[in-house]
Amino acid sequence: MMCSETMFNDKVHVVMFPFLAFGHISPFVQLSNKLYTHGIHITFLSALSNIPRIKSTFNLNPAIEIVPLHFPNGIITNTADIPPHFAANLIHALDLTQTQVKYILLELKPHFVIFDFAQNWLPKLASELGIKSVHFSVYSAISDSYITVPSRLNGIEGRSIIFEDLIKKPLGYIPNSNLSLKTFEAKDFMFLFKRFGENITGYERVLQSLSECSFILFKSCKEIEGVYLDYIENQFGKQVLLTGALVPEPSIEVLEEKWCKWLDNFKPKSVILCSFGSETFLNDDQIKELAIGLELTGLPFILVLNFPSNTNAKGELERILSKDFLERVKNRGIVHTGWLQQQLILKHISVGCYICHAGFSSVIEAMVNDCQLVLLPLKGDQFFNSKLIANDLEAGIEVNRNDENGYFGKEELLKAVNTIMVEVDKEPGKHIRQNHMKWKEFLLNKETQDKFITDLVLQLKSLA
Ligand SMILES: C[C@@H]1O[C@H](OP(=O)(O)OP(=O)(O)OC[C@H]2O[C@@H](n3ccc(=O)[nH]c3=O)[C@H](O)[C@@H]2O)[C@H](O)[C@H](O)[C@H]1O
Repeated sequence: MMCSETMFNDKVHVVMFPFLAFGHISPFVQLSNKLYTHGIHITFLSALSNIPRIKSTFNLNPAIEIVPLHFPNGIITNTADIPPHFAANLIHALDLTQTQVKYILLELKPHFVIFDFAQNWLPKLASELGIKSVHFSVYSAISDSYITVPSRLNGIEGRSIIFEDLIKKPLGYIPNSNLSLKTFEAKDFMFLFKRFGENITGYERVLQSLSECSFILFKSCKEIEGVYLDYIENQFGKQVLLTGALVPEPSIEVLEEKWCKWLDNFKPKSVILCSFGSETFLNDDQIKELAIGLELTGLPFILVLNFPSNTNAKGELERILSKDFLERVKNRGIVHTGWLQQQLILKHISVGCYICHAGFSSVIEAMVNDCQLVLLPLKGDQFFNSKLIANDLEAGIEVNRNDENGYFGKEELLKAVNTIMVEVDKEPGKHIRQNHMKWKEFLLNKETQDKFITDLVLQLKSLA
């Protein structure tokens, strides 16, 4: 009989190293759990201060060891704790861990290190130690294919990139694609091309990481993003591995009683959940239009609004939303701030619509339930996720916005909700709902989804 140590040594060993933001940690945890149950030995790296939340909120399998990374005192170690414009500081904080990471890898000697967009230094470090590096993109392939590919700079030689360049697809992009960005979306992406006094832009960081890693891994599949995945494979000339959409396992938690009781008051599929993930914040005008738009739908709703952690969220809500509004909607609307059991709420029989920022995990969580998607992307990859769902898959609807500044009014929100929640026998609502159902079946097909992971495990074994 094989002793347990030998069995353990036979396993493929993967070190997981996500960026220090919970929107990134979450898919790394989901992937870790899936690989672990298929016999892969996993070690997870994160800042010491993030470990309690990883254990309590993200259900990382307790048998998976988390190795803490230590940061100098005073450095904040996740994006939920800092204002958005300081997120670059986290990237620099991660840069400071290079020596620590080197010694951890030297000691663990894994076959692979699966890492995130920010650690452009990781492929070289891993390769010097004889370890294969896998860039795991938690962004959709459509987003990376449009922005962080070598062809993005074609035709821009000898000058700086400007937002007008980003409105247009890269030269030589996927034939017949009519993908483009609105003006306000293109302007939002310009942060990736700024230097902020450092000698490397975000674009260059991601490009170096994708170019130098051993393999690229996407939280996606050919059925959903085939053309974009093929384009990326072609651009970088290396194998693109896939995890599938990483449909979450049913949560072991139960929905808190106060939510159950409140939701049970309403008809099946009538309640709107409106929330924006873990690190996306709206401005005053957007909050006001959204709140009144929700009121105008006449449907019950839960509106979740968060603010950067250095602000007093309750005080902000009182300042922005009028007492009149709260009084008018008190029997059918809840305004909540803070963490929410999102997956469990989306699963509740009364919930039928999800207005969200198009964070990729959130979108998948709505698709596997009967929650019609109204998309209100606010930054970065969210713009592309929204285009993928609304235009390519035609399984949700995007709120119409002003091209120049992204403004949306209550009427635009109402129109989008009515299209898929009220005018359900008319086009385009009818076929959007049908497509939603089709993708739900695909995502809930256990055999299909398991195969993504078993195929990935086989690939990792053969590449180790
Ligand atoms: C990759 C990056 O993820 C980011 O974070 P975000 O939290 O929005 O990610 P989601 O995919 O929505 O994922 C959020 C995850 O957190 C869960 N959740 C969130 C809030 C809450 O109150 N309760 C919950 O359970 C939710 O159920 C989902 O699993 C940004 O979008 C960014 O644009 C994207 O690039």
